[in-house]
Amino acid sequence: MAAHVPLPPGLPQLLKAGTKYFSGLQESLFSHITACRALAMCLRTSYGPLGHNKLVITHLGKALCTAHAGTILRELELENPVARMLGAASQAQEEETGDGANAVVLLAGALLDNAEKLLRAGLPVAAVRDGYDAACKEAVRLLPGLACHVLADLRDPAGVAGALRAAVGSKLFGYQDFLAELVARCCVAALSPEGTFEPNNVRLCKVPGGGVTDSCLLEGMVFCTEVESQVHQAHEARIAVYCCPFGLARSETKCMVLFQGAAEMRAYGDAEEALLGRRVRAIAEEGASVVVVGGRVDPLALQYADQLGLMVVRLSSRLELQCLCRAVGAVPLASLVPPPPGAIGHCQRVYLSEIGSTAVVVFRQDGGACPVATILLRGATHELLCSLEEAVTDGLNTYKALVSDRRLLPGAGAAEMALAVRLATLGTYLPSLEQYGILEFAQALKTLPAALAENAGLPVNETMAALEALHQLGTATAGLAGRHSAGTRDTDGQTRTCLRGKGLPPAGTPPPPRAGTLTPLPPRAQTPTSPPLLAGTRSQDLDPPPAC
Ligand SMILES: Nc1ncnc2c1ncn2[C@@H]1O[C@H](COP(=O)(O)OP(=O)(O)OP(=O)(O)O)[C@@H](O)[C@H]1O
Repeated sequence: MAAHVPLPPGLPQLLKAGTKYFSGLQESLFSHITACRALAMCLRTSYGPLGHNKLVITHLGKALCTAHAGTILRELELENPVARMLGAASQAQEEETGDGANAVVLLAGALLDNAEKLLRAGLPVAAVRDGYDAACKEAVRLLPGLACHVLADLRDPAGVAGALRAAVGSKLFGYQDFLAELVARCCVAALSPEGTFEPNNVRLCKVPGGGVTDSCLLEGMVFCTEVESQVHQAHEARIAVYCCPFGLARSETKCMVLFQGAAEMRAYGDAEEALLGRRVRAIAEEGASVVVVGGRVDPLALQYADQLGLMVVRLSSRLELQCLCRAVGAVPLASLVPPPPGAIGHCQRVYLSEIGSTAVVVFRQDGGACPVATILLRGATHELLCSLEEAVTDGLNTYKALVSDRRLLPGAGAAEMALAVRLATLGTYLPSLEQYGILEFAQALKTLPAALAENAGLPVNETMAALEALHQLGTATAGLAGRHSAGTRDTDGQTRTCLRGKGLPPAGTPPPPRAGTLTPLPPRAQTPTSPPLLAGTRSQDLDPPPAC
């Protein structure tokens, strides 16, 4: 007989056998911080435009090669509860803004790492928490004052392309100019007359083959599918959309039909055929010339459709059906009934085409009447197409964010460094215990430009010191400058993105600086005509507060 093992007194006695119970800083805090640090270290090398791709093998054995933090986090099966919370926070950020998932994990990882240092040094948890709270509030207060540009017109493709360049470039570096211009045209086309933008109104259609620069914008929709019927095109098409199979509905429950003889069986089959024929004919009589279905296509129904000159297209995804309904103004029907007049959509041209060697069906509305636009993505490999999709999705989400707030912050680590410098000044002058938390918060912010520099192959210590010096001197827009060129200037003279790759110098770029050096950029010019950014703080307001 097994010996009875007594449980330790206290809480474990109240819990079910096998329940794990942790207590104390070491067990309940530091072990979780170690897990979060490991997660941040894992994603750190994928941060920024020169971040590395990760090869992730999913539980189904599928290999994904991506630098997109959201995708990596979705596939990592995290067990540690705090690391899972961090993953959830990062995914919440992605759902809310469509980007910045990696930045959330890196910043949170650095904050936890620095908190551990303070706790090990003997600071109470409450003091660290208060310090972080104060620093966070101050950072939120300072951010509006760091905005370096306001997008004047959401319908100006050139201005929008400038604002989207960094977002699309961080996933597919080297193609940012081409892609930003493509996404900008698409966003402007999909912007509603009321000024709202819904990223779902832009469809991405990945067609393997060709090069990235063969990607293009199509007004209307493109689906990678074949036409089922023998009719392959329709002009001024009236479209009926069914989210059910194109045929008679089959019952889910098993049933038995007993026939008395062959004649009865034939009569049953004939009645079924006649019913199907009547239904397809009724659809044609209501004026539909194209039928789009979301389920299987019955060969007999297809034969009737061919006789009546109907074009039949099958779409396998419900999302695609919904999107098509929005684009052509159709109402999806749940059973094969004649479409009521208000449920029929309209499209100028529907036709079967071929891109590369992939068959596609195009629903085209010429003249800007279509609220949905499609970006046709081309690329030689599946991985390249996925990176392209991530880059374009980031661009679309950035445009959505711009529709609600047109202000832009300087990139390439400039905003993070500007905040870090200001918070460090605040922390230095604060007499209470909070100052340690504030100083560590400032240090944590520097992790983001440091990760950018490391992934770009720059000497991290020198680069960070030079960048910090520039910010100390008041250049709030200074970001990381790569080996190959200085910062780029937009038409308004502001610096937005400062890390550029080989062979991409913009016209009129000054000669490249020495490897690993930073080029000082002029301070922000506040023109009297420029609208006030916000009733927020400007850099000159951020002098050290008077010592109390
Ligand atoms: N051309 C560039 N030069 C310098 N920095 C850049 C450039 N393009 C983007 N960045 C910087 O890269 C960072 C964004 O990188 P990335 O898109 O990998 O991060 P994320 O958005 O947090 O991650 P994810 O897109 O995986 O969710 C930003 O700090 C941005 O300023």
